[in-house]
Amino acid sequence: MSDVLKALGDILEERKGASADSSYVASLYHKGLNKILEKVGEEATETILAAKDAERSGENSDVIYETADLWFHTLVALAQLGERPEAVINELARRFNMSGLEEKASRTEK
Ligand SMILES: N=c1c2ncn([C@@H]3O[C@H](COP(=O)(O)OP(=O)(O)OP(=O)(O)O)[C@@H](O)[C@H]3O)c2ncn1[C@@H]1O[C@H](COP(=O)(O)O)[C@@H](O)[C@H]1O
Repeated sequence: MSDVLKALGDILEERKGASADSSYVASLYHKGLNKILEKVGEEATETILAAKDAERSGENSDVIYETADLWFHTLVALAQLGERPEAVINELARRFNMSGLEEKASRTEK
């Protein structure tokens, strides 16, 4: 899973040198952080609406699609601030390790 995020992080870095009309990510960088954060807000709203629809219909494909859009735009925002996806993975790993669950899981495996 994190291989995909790492590869995406590399592409997000590469796009920093690209012209605005050459790619969607490059166009967002050129528009600036406020525009990127506006997209994060839009995608968060779309994710919430899709989750409520999923609850009603029992069909989750749209909420998964919208969540991917949300994650993607948060990663573009972090890239604009000079951070890579690995920073978030590392923070989640730190919390997981702190909870002691990792230790319990490895004891169960033995
Ligand atoms: N994962 C994504 C990704 N997810 C969503 N999107 C784009 O995010 C936008 C979602 O916004 P909306 O639904 O509001 O659609 P929109 O109307 O086109 O957007 P606006 O005009 O309102 O800004 C769409 O244009 C999607 O294509 C993405 N664009 C790119 N990527 C990844 O980023 C990489 C680099 O992309 P480029 O910079 O386009 O080469 C790609 O290889 C992909 O891996």
